Amino acid sequence: MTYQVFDTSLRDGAQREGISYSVVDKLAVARLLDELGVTFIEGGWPGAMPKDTEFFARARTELSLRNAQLVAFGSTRKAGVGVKEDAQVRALLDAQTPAVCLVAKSDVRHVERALRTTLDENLAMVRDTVAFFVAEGRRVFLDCEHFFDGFRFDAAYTASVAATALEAGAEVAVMCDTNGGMLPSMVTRAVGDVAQRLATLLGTTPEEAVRRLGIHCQNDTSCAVANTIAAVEAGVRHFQCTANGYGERPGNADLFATVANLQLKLGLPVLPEGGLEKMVRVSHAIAEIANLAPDTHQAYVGAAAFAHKAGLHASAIKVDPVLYNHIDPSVVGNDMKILVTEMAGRASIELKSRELGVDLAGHPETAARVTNRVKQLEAEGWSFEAADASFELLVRAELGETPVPFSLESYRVIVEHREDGAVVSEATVKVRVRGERVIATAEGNGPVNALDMALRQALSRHYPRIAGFELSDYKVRILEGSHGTGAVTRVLVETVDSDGRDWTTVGVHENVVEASWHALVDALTYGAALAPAQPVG
Ligand SMILES: CC(=O)SCCNC(=O)CCNC(=O)[C@H](O)C(C)(C)COP(=O)(O)OP(=O)(O)OC[C@H]1O[C@@H](n2cnc3c(N)ncnc32)[C@H](O)[C@@H]1OP(=O)(O)O
Ligand SMILES: CC(=O)C(=O)O
Repeated sequence: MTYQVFDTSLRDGAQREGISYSVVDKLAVARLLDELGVTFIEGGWPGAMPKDTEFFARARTELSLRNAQLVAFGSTRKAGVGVKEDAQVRALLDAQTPAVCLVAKSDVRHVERALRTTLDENLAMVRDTVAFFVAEGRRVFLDCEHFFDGFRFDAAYTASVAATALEAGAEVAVMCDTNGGMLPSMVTRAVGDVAQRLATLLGTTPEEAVRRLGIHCQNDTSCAVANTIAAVEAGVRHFQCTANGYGERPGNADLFATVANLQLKLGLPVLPEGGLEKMVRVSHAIAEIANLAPDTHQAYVGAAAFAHKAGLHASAIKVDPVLYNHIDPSVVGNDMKILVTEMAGRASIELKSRELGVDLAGHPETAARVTNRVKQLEAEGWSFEAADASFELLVRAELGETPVPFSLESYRVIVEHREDGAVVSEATVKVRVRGERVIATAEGNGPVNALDMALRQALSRHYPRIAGFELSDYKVRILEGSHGTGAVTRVLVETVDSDGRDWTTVGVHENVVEASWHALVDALTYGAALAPAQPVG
């Protein structure tokens, strides 16, 4: 039994607000989808926009697809226009793809009010256009717009649109939930009814009829994936989705969740061997090309899809990860991670420490002390969830292993607003490094930048690697006071070294400069410990 994974990221997915692919972007997305192993890639609407016309022209020489066939999208001929005279049909033909997907009206109200034509002419538009492309040797799919709404309003007419397309040679008539208002139970019922009607019209059995149907779900009820699965469970074998669920309004059925559910939960052979493991990489790469931040909480592929925060989860995971994961994350190319927060228990601390290379298995008292310390600090506004480096330093401190590259005598920062409008920050730090007293002064474009420069200058003679560190991100959050205290500032600092390694540290204080200082000290302490101090020549 074969399934058709029809990806429409480059057509319907591009209809999402905020996405504007270049032709080069589209070619790159097509390559990624092909690598994943989808059956069809709908590349766009040639003739509707120059970019899509160019995409198909360049695809002929620049894309060599191994798994997928390229599909060009367009509408049936216009009402009252001969198929061969229709400019849009011509552009679709000129795209020279092995398959085309035609959109047709299948709801009486749309035919009469949007197309402003007769019901018979609409059927003729479907018949003529499908037959034309079949005669030209193309595989043809028909997207029946507003199929489910139309079927509820006038089942006989909507079914006749699908039957007309199939009789004219279309491979599949796709039931589109264009307005995205369906629920899974409604889809299940409708597919059964459609199959019955279609069987009568085509003179086949309902089982044969359902295999010539496809499903395309918009996500307006947040049920697009569930609706797609309901249709497949009802016998449909062609399903349309988009990478990361991108699409018009709230989007379409997410390709990754749909495919993983069908393959891992229902055991259906959907992607070729090895496809599932590429999902995380392909999902994130497409997000990057779309210029959208990957959704951390996306099912299966999000960075937090297997992130565990609750202490009780971690305590069971310590026994066996299977106890709190619905699948092995590596099957879809993802990883499990343990988060350390105020919700952590000793098991979370032990697992997280192990992830960072610190073994607390033989140190139950240390794990308990770290747990209490984390809870206490989080109550004061600290957050270790995104600051692994500060957490590791805290654990090592409890184990008596903290590297201490320097001790602070004092620091001072001034911000000077000059007559010409220039604002200059200057910091001086006085520290002891391996027995030597070092005083360093530096200017920066702000007080934190000046402090960072001065501290790095003070340490870099003993720790030359520090000169190659860069403060790559700096986030400040003002936290409302709790338990009768005033507001505090939390600072997260991300540092990157010349080898591309990065780490994040945290600092909290009522004063933003002091909070930043804590985060900077952790950043340099952690970074210095990555490579031991070198002798000063
Ligand atoms: C449900 C979906 O998402 S389907 C995909 C929708 N995607 C897009 O619309 C994106 C690309 N679209 C476009 O670039 C433009 O809308 C075009 C080039 C297709 C058409 O542009 P225009 O010619 O300026 O027409 P406009 O968009 O205003 O109206 C659409 C026309 O197509 C007709 N039409 C709509 N659906 C169909 C259909 N299935 N078959 C034939 N004609 C159709 C409409 O009746 C209307 O005709 P009219 O111009 O005679 O009134
Ligand atoms: C064709 C399509 O994208 C829809 O009906 O939603």
